[in-house]
Amino acid sequence: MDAINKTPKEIVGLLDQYVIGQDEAKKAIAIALRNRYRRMQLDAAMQEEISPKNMLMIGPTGVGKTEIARRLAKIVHAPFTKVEASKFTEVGYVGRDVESMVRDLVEVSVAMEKQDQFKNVRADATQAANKRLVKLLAPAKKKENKNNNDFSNMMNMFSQMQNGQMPTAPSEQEEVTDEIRNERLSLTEQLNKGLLENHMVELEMDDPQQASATDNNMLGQMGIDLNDTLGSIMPKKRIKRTVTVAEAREILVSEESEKLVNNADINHDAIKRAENTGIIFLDEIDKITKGSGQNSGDVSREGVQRDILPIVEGTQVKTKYGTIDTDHILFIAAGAFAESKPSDLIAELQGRFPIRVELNDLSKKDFVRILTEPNNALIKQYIALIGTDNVKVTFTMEAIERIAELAFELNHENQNIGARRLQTVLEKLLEDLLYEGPDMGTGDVTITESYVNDKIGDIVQNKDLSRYIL
Ligand SMILES: Nc1ncnc2c1ncn2[C@@H]1O[C@H](COP(=O)(O)OP(=O)(O)OP(=O)(O)O)[C@@H](O)[C@H]1O
Repeated sequence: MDAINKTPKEIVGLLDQYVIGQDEAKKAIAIALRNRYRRMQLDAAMQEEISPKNMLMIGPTGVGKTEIARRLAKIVHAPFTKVEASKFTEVGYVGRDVESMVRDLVEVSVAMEKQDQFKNVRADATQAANKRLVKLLAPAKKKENKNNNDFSNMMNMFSQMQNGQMPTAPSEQEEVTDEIRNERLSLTEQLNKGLLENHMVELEMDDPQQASATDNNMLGQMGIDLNDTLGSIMPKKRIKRTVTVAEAREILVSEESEKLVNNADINHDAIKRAENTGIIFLDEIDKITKGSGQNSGDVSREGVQRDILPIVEGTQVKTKYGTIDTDHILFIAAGAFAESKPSDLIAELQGRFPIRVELNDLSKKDFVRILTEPNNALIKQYIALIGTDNVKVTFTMEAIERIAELAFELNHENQNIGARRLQTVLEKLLEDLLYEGPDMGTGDVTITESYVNDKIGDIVQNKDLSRYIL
């Protein structure tokens, strides 16, 4: 929650590390976020009066609309989900399906919350996992029960209960001899020193296939959790696998963490987190306006807008984790609006998206910056990737400018796909290096302007070819 109170300037500063240009959009989104925080500081009566203001981003494809919203979410640790509004006009979608975007957001929120709460109990869970690991590496001997009769078994269980222990069934009774105890001590020491990480160990675990079969089901979409419903009558299937100690620890830590956290708390906190900080990115909003496309389908498009409206206005949606209020969720709608205008949206929806920003087409200069400046810039990514083959790649400034120029030309001659073009161009440019890298041995490679021209210059000139390749 605390990350949401960053000032607009701080947010913009952080966005600048990832998104080039689009200053207006960055500023607007930072204000939208701050306003949500400001509204939440007010008393309930005042909050009622101030309706949350959502944002509409207008701009061509690939210029950073999604990137800005997704980054913002990351910066403030907010649950984020992206949905294409046009998908709700597809055959098979019915009114209530628009609520699925809210459920998706809650899923993301639960995963985030779980991760956070798991982190809090990590130390304790690791300790418990290590204890179990030692027992797996040096298992106790099955106790030979000489007086194997019902009466002695019962007495045994009774005395365990008297000692405050959980009674074990006779078949599970185990014996830890001094020899095993010593072995375990030595294993604990080795484990703590990290000497056993690659040792193999047999482990019993939940069947991951069973888990995925019961998640993501149709009932789940209706707010019913099949795991909860059937969990009590359908035992979890356990399977045995041989894995390294390092892998086994991760599995055991996760099992132990499950025991240490409270699922009801996680669900409750996740719902609150999604309610107070969630961001839903509604892409292709222009595709559900009346003016978009041919005349047919206007009714269904307007119908989708009417279905979306209550969610944006604030309603309650049932999910399998609890009921969520959509009042404070920040909605960011986006679209190119090439064939339609925001005023083609139904009036009520227009009113809910009063913050409007236009994002600019990217210039050749922007491309140069996108290639090199962001923390995760494409050039940095490729240098790191190829570096794993012990090949050190450097790009001259002229080469980078040429790449940007070719990408820009391609966008204008073929289809304009914005910064996404840089990815296809770079992939083709570096194809040989990516293929041959591992066989080159250690070496340095400099990508010069003529290297760029040699590798992709001809393809760019050949319009038919470039349409397919770049
Ligand atoms: N201004 C920018 N600065 C840095 N990277 C950018 C910028 N614009 C686009 N990119 C990169 O290009 C890719 C596509 O951008 P993004 O997903 O934001 O497109 P978009 O504007 O949302 O378009 P669409 O509506 O088609 O999804 C991303 O990988 C993103 O990192």
